[in-house]
Amino acid sequence: MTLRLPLRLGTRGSPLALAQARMVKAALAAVEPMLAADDAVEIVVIKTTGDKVLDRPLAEIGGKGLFTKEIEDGLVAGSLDIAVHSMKDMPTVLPAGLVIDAVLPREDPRDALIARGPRRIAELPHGLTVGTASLRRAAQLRALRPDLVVVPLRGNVQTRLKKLDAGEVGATFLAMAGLVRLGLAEVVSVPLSPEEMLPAVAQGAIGIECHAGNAPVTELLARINHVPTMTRITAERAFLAALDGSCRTPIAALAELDGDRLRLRGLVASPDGRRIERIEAEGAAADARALGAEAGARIRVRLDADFFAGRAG
Ligand SMILES: NCc1[nH]cc(CCC(=O)O)c1CC(=O)O
Repeated sequence: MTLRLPLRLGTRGSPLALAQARMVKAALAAVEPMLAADDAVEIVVIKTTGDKVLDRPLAEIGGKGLFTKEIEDGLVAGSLDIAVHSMKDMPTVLPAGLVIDAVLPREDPRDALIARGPRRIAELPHGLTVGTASLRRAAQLRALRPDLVVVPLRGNVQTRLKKLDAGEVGATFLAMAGLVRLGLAEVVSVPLSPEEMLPAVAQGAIGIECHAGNAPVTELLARINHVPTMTRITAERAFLAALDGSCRTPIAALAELDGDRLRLRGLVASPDGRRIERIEAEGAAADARALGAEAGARIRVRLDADFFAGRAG
């Protein structure tokens, strides 16, 4: 079987999503001469629920796959051949028949502090207003700095930077990966250590999804898959999956490779940030999934009803 051209690549339309789609297009062209011509891969922009609803925190809209569902529908219907996603926006369970067969090499997984002057969370002025719509970032921030005022801040990377410039907030956080890919990293950001701010599961990884039954495409994706990245996010996503019963709970995890050894750090925070449970696990890279799942199960037994007491719904 051969590839049917053009290969239709589904993506969201934000500047970051488009930059990521172009990276995938370039990676495909580099391994497959059939895809080297510019018109051999057609980038199809799709608006997702997460793009449409901009006035509410994501946790409030609820549900999984806010940034992925409409794109995945295209894969299922056959109107798209591949879909490009930020892996941190991907639910742990994919729709039946769909698979993530490739990831690009991971970008810097850390969060960045965006503020004028301060280079660490500890240096933020007392009582400063900090904008973030991320429960994970808000909880870790509150744990370190209960004096700060956290307000919701949404929108794409550029929108959020504009709101900071306009003085709506005194500081915010963004993923380093997005800033690097948009060429904005040097200008505005200070990467935070994972001790200060543990990143989201799979942050910095770009995944390529397709229909498992599409053999020419699954074979193609196998050729661009970056195995160390896949190993790391497999452990992190297994950790998340083991905890997913409580989807409004802030969760963070970062797995790192040292040769064939994998080290995972994970945390679960109560929504008010008052309690943070942390865990560390180490094992063979070949056991990535089990390592993550066991760490998730071990931390899960520590969470009692009190832990969720501040939870809204
Ligand atoms: N939730 C939006 C989102 N999804 C992925 C990234 C960054 C890119 C990545 O993690 O690969 C961002 C923006 C941000 O959190 O700053």
